Amino acid sequence: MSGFGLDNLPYGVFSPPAGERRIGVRLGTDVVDLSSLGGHLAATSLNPLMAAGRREWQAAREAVVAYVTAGPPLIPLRDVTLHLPFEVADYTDFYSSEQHALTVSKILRPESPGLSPQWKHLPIGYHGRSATVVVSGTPIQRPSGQTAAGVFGPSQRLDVEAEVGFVVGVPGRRIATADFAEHVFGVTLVNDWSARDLQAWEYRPLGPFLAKSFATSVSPWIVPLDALATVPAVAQDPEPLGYLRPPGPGYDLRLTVEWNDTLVSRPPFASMYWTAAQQLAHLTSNGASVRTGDLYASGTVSGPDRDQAGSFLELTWNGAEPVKLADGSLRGFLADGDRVRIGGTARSAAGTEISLGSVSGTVVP
Ligand SMILES: O=C(O)/C=C/C(=O)CC(=O)CC(=O)O
Ligand SMILES: [Ca+2]
Ligand SMILES: [Mg+2]
Repeated sequence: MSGFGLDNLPYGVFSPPAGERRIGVRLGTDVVDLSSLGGHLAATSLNPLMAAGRREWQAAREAVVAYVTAGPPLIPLRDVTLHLPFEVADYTDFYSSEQHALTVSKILRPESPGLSPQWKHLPIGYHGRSATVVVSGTPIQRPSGQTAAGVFGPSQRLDVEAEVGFVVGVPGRRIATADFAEHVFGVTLVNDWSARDLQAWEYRPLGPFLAKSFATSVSPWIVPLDALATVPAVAQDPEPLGYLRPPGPGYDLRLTVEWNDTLVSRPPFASMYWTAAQQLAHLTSNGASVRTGDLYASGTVSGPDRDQAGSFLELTWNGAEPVKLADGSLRGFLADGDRVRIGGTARSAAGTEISLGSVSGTVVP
């Protein structure tokens, strides 16, 4: 069925036509209301369950499987409103696709292309803006900003970044890579909208600031980490420092990017250089803490081929090589009214194909 069977059961927060917010799981094209199970599942956000720890997550999942198997009422998805499923504490974005880093450097820094010297020694990241993390379906207002000396106006190079987000449940600091699954509750699809013209003008030397802080969209569904099959992580050379070893699991997540319903790219998450366990270990390695609700994103997922690009910057070579959409129109960057949908599939721990849902957004002036 549809990738949303018993081997998936992603959590979300919804409200029925005339009702309060409640926690549910997705089953096929329906939602199952979990509020009658009580405890953390009777809350109006996932945070209490996320904070409770892995044993509670496993117990909750067993209870949910039993409840869903017993034939509960099914509420059609089209009848509910889906909300941001957790309260976002801090938001961090990494830069862990080698192919993305290489291609972007060729496009934006042709005078010095290649990876920066520290790239293979630590997972580069920056701290983003949690207040503007929004749920899929939220309209994305075109940001304005400075793009050159004396120039302020609407971005002319609005872009997407297809990423995978990891949602922290259990707080911690100096988290070992081996403890990753004790802290991370689940996975969600992320679109890290990016204004390339603002970015090019503002970003040196501190990195992205207003070019990415205006909006970050997430899927309404959080797939429990334990629902996913793991694969070996990408081989790393040079060997990273001890606090980044062992690397922890890789995940064979296959993303799709649709631009106004035209499939333009298939970014392969399995090609990411740094793992989510290494990212969390690095993020907390200086003694900084993470909290329940922290969201950290993988960084743009790009494979070696043009049709595996996780951004339109790469897909269209900074607008110089536009793509043709199904309606015959050409695009370099996003036009007002454009809709982008990032989807994904994965292998479940049970060995089946499951869906990661999708994250969509439409650009408004
Ligand atoms: O290489 C650059 O100058 C810029 C890279 C990005 O904008 C990517 C970023 O936000 C991190 C990522 O998603 O990989
Ligand atoms: Ca990003
Ligand atoms: Mg963003």
